[in-house]
Amino acid sequence: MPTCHTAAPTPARKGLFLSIEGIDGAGKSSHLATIAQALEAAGHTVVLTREPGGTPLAEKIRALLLHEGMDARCEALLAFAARRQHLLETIVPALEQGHTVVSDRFTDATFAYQGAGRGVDWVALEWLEQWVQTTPAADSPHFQSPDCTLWFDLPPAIAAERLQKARTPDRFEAQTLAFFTNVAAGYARRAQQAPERFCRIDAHQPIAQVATQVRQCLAQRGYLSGPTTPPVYA
Ligand SMILES: Nc1ncnc2c1ncn2[C@@H]1O[C@H](COP(=O)(O)OP(=O)(O)OP(=O)(O)O)[C@@H](O)[C@H]1O
Ligand SMILES: Cc1cn([C@H]2C[C@H](O)[C@@H](COP(=O)(O)O)O2)c(=O)[nH]c1=O
Repeated sequence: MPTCHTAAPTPARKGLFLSIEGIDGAGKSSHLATIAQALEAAGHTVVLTREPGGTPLAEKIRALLLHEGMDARCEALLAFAARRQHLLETIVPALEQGHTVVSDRFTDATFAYQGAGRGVDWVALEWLEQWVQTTPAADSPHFQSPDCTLWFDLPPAIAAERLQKARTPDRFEAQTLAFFTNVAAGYARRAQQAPERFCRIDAHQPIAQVATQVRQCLAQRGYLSGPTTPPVYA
């Protein structure tokens, strides 16, 4: 069974925002299409996106992050720069139209990889999170954050084994087991800080059982009963 709370009240916006997280090789990408299909079958209009990336500019930043050597704070700043553009250009407009946004990674990845992995100051990241994710709105600025995060939790040694069989590693995938142990601890810390947002998937299971947990999590949150609509007052 996944460890998942029931849905928390969502802020005043029309769409639903989901993020998918986990260390490299945890199995996120293998489930993206089925997540989108399950939501669409329940009536959601799904916008599938990813981080770093999701806009032409943010995709250019992604290429830098994945392939150019750089300082750890530079990595964190680039991740947030890409995120700002992604939010303004892709995520917020989609949410305002009532779409369901599913992002393969979001800010938890910056805390896990740059914070816990590279040692960038956690409090500095929290400040950046607030600054970057606050977007203008007609009434008052909105803090944009996922309503729910599906966290694929897998022991780093197993993830490394899976990746070894799968592909040529990028700059992050090529990191040591010790690095990924820290990244995994970073995800656990974020989950502990926001237990109502996180849904932990035990990714150390055969793929079909992982898919079942994902479905259970979406159902438990009420997302498979259709898109949530704002209440209408007479
Ligand atoms: N439950 C599973 N059991 C065994 N192998 C799996 C499982 N899920 C995924 N895999 C395999 O592990 C490899 C990594 O999976 P996948 O690409 O989905 O991970 P990922 O979390 O998206 O990685 P990355 O973040 O690096 O893109 C793939 O070869 C995939 O087929
Ligand atoms: C958002 C974000 C990502 N990363 C890292 C994590 C992964 O190693 C890559 C993205 O590759 P994927 O195959 O699409 O998972 O980028 C990061 O270090 N910091 C971030 O904020």
